[in-house]
Amino acid sequence: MGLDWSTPNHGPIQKFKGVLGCNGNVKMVVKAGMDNSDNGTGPLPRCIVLDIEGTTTPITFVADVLFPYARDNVGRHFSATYKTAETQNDIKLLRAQVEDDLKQGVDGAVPIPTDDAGKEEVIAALVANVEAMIKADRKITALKQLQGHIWRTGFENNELEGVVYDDVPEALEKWHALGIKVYIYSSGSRLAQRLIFGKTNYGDLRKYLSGFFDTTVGNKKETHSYIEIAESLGVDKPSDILFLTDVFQEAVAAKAAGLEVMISIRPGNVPLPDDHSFKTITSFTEI
Ligand SMILES: CSCCC(=O)C(=O)COP(=O)(O)O
Ligand SMILES: [Mg+2]
Repeated sequence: MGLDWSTPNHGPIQKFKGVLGCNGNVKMVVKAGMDNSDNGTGPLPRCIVLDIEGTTTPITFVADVLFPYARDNVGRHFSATYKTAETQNDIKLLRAQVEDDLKQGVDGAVPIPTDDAGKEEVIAALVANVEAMIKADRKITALKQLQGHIWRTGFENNELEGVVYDDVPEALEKWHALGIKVYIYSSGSRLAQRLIFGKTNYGDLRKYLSGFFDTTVGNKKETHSYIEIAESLGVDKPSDILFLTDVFQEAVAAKAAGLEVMISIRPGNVPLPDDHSFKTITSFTEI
């Protein structure tokens, strides 16, 4: 199955012997006999924005490897890096988030004492809050930024290696060769995204990626986040972007911003509502 661009604006990507980047600049010259106007089943998009968990990567890798690694190492990470500017900034973000959570009565939130209470007490409260946030799978910047910093140690020590589905590297390589720019938009921090794609079961895949977006552009279930991304990519129209995700609410938000959307069906993903109207794929080979 190829893309079925229903709008008349979605003709072939280029009328001339060059491939357009997302912002319309010519990025490369197409070799004879090769273009990205059609993969045999329909025209291809100008750029593709990929979700990670449930799309490029099994949910089990995130839930059973990454999250436990962060949970098991959070105390050690705080103790070892407490005085650094990076960790002090992480703590500042967590303090603000927890203050908000306490006001909202969020389950598992506990007050974080002031620095006067001493490092050990502050860390104990931070750990309790972070554990609760991980357990609830919260997609908040304060947690995601910290997780990226903890995972960095795991990747540096070769305790962690990113996992992508078997069809992902080949598709990234193909899109790259066709001049289609590929970006990541994940709740995981941009650092975490670079770590995961920098060391995968298929090696370093970052050469195929043109940029990274995280929750600092906004929550993935909110339409304004996709408007922001479309503006950052400099496309003529949001429908020049194809967004791939496993989460129905993210698909709805992206569609409302005018992006083309396909939903990724991978083993273990959350089932979609019966009456959804999105195109679905089970492998990137279908794009
Ligand atoms: C950067 S990968 C870590 C994944 C993560 O923390 C997460 O919450 C997954 O979110 P996604 O938006 O990729 O589904
Ligand atoms: Mg996902």
